[in-house]
Amino acid sequence: MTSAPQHELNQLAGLAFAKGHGTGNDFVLVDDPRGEITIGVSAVAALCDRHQGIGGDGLIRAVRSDSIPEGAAILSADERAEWFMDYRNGDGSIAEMCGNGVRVFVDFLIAQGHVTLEHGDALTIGTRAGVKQVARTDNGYAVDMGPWEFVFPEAAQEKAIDSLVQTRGLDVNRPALSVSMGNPHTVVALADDDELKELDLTHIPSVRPVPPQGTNVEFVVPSEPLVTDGVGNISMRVHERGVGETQSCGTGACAAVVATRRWAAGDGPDQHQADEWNVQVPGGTVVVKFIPSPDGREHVELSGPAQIVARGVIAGA
Ligand SMILES: N[C@@H](CCC[C@H](N)C(=O)O)C(=O)O
Repeated sequence: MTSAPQHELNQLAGLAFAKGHGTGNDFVLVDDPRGEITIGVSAVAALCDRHQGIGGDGLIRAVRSDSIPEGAAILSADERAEWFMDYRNGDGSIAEMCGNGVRVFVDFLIAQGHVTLEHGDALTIGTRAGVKQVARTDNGYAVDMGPWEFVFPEAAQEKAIDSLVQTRGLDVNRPALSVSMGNPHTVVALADDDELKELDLTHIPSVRPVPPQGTNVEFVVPSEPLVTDGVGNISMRVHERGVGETQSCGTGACAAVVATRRWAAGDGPDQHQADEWNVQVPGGTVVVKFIPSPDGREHVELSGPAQIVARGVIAGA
């Protein structure tokens, strides 16, 4: 008898794919310029299955914006967004945005010969969280992730706390702050590295109240001192919506820095504030910066590496 993943993979026999990652957040990538390939929820889950599929935290389909309805809407607002990142979590659910994924996506577009991008140049990409500018840097890509927002603005303004989180390995409910980077995040500060290490993230953390679209949950330990030579430092583990624990989450790193900076603002004037932050995750380090923007809103820039590591073809039975 064929297993459910094998059955799904049989339907996709002959499909070419690549595998890539950004700080250990890994993705199956499919090139579909004209939007001709349908990969349903259970087919995405089969491709991302780590035992019976290729394995990945998510699936990214590269499609021209004019060949997917969400992309056509983006294109009418910004005609530079020729390519759309169709992002799915490993369980097949749709996510609005993926910070690590968009770097890997651009690396894939370059590798496929769809675009050329010199160091220092930027490309406009369509996503379900709007257009993103992705610039090539010496060691990867820097993405203007756009403005951040509190999910529950009033509570966050008052006490910088709006949710309670409980997960295995934590003795009591912990206060948290929910931040949107286009997709939802709930950030929890822990006391030290031991607490971070001891968390069991094999189950979905319990969050109250849950943001309307569900939530990714980031557990953060601020470094001592928090800011050195004008650069902030935190460590983070993450439980991703639609996936589970991952080695890294780019939008999560941005949300974690937004929450940490907000909490630190209560501790005194400038010594805990910075415009640049290193976020250490199990899969490496990403850098988060606050940057001014012509739209007058503070934007967040995320930078880090991206790598395509393999290519193949789905075999089928
Ligand atoms: N790992 C990604 C985020 C992927 C989507 C997330 N699981 C969600 O459902 O919002 C990142 O690097 O940002």
